[in-house]
Amino acid sequence: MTDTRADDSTTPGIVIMGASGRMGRMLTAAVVASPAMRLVGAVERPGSDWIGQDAGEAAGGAALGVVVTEDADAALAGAQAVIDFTTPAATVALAPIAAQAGVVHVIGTTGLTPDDIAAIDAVTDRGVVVRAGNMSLGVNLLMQLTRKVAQALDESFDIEIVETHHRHKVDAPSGTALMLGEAAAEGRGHPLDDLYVAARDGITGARETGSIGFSAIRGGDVIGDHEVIFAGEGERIILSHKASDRTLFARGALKAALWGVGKAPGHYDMLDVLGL
Ligand SMILES: NC(=O)C1=CN([C@@H]2O[C@H](COP(=O)(O)OP(=O)(O)OC[C@H]3O[C@@H](n4cnc5c(N)ncnc54)[C@H](OP(=O)(O)O)[C@@H]3O)[C@@H](O)[C@H]2O)C=CC1
Ligand SMILES: O=C(O)C1=N[C@H](C(=O)O)C[C@H](O)C1
Repeated sequence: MTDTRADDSTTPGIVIMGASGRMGRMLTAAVVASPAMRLVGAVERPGSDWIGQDAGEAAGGAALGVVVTEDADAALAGAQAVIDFTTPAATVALAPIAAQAGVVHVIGTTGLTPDDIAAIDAVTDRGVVVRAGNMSLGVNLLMQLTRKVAQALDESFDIEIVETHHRHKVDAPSGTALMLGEAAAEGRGHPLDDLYVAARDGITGARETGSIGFSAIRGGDVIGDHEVIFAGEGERIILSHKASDRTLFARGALKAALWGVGKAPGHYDMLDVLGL
């Protein structure tokens, strides 16, 4: 059967930012496999070997008819959404370009500072941004459970968040751990900044009541494991999520891109997309 999707301009056109990355390759394959969207652009870092190559061929597969460019402005012309799992600097630079082009900006990038988030927020009066440190249904559901459990238990239960990722991950704690921490802090009725404790080492003193601790483990090819531990006297409640395949995140990102098309300008998250 002939695949006519590339000519079907009624399906949303999607651009992948960071096309050569672990998630970029996964996202490119997922967009190409989806009957609901078309791949219309692929962007990489200036100086990347992939610039000027076909996005499919550069990944070692069949040609996709999309040449990788460093010019995000040009890539976004005529697109409906850009899916961006890159670096904080690349994401912050892309935000005004996507807003100006009227293109939904789906952001999976983690390690964003408060200033980065403020810079992204600044375009949401005119652009649609869907941002989440984890695009999976399971983690977003886990956030809701974490908020509820934190609300139900008093401060005699200590909250600790433990995350494990592959050796290549550059930011810690993970975006997911921070989302879970924010949900727990919300359940406790405080901003996370007031409760946050990370990286204990040496004579730290006893644990401060009500704090939320974060621990990050890096090694091997672990895609992403997260645990929220509520440790009380004589019992522990442990909420846990384990990702075993990155397509999980890609599925969520594609859903977010389709959901965002036609939405009013604003800063949305996966709870909005999933209706949780
Ligand atoms: N929200 C979620 O569900 C998930 C989020 N993530 C997050 O996504 C991000 C990427 O993860 P991962 O794919 O593993 O990382 P990679 O390092 O494999 O991919 C990042 C890609 O972005 C590219 N890049 C860097 N700068 C630019 C630029 N200026 N323009 C275009 N592309 C650029 C990199 O190119 P080069 O290598 O040439 O520098 C690389 O190809 C991380 O922040 C990670 O935490 C990951 C999985 C799920
Ligand atoms: O870098 C990764 O790989 C992942 N990053 C996200 C995070 O920081 O939480 C999501 C997922 O855990 C994989």
